[in-house]
Amino acid sequence: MEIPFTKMHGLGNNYIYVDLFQYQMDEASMPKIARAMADVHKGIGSDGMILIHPSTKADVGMRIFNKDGSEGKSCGNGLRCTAKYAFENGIVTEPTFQIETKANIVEAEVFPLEGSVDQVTINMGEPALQRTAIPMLGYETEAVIREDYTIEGQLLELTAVSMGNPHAVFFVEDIQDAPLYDLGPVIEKDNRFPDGVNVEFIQVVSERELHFRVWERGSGVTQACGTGACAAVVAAALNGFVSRGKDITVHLSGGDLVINWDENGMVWMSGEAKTIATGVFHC
Ligand SMILES: N[C@@H](CCC[C@H](N)C(=O)O)C(=O)O
Repeated sequence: MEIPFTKMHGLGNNYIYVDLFQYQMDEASMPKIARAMADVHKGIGSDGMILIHPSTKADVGMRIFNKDGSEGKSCGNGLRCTAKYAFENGIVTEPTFQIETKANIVEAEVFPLEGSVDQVTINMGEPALQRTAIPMLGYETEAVIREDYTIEGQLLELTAVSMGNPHAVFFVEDIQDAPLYDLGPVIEKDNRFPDGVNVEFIQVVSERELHFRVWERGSGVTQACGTGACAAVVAAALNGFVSRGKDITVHLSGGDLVINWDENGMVWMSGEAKTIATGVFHC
């Protein structure tokens, strides 16, 4: 097989993008191709694979496969890169348009300069907070906010948010000491999260700034997670650390995102989208 690809990143969260307007990929092969592409030694090396596809519900569709071949339902950094690709390649011609994901349909706005797009804003929609919506086992509650959560003998406080995909958010005093590698993989696979979970550690810097590190479901530590940054700001607002309707700067390992959970319940994400390389993958 020879698969044409574009490698793009948002804040270092990098995926191999395949344009299914141009190339047909068999459904059953997708997880295997994602794993092969992501392999840093025998593939291209990435956090996973993203498929940009025709949609009957929106202007363009996006599917995300993690490094281990599992499929996620949404991807914030992937949405910004998909928006960039769709505009630069004439899939859409207006600067505002809709993208379908497995979770929902989001609104994208690109800010082109001489035809090329570097910055994108996405209205990610409303977070889901109910325990069953995360999903997380236990008695149904309106939301899981600062709930006692014991793992590996350690007592943490958990706030859980779904941005179409599940996020377990923990606030820490110092981001450098966050137990990312120790607890990230254990929490990801904790049975209390039947679909697994993305794990975020957050340090509150001020009412307008957060530090952020992530262990992603299916990919491990990445430099950034867009849905995770949205979940972090929602969790910070639910815990009274930041206010709704304000722009919050989230400092991720790969750079900054600006997130705003507005008074109407929508979560807005703004940040970069960059092309790294184009080529053909042989497998
Ligand atoms: N990096 C992404 C999220 C990718 C999917 C996630 N690992 C999952 O399985 O839910 C982002 O930028 O949001």
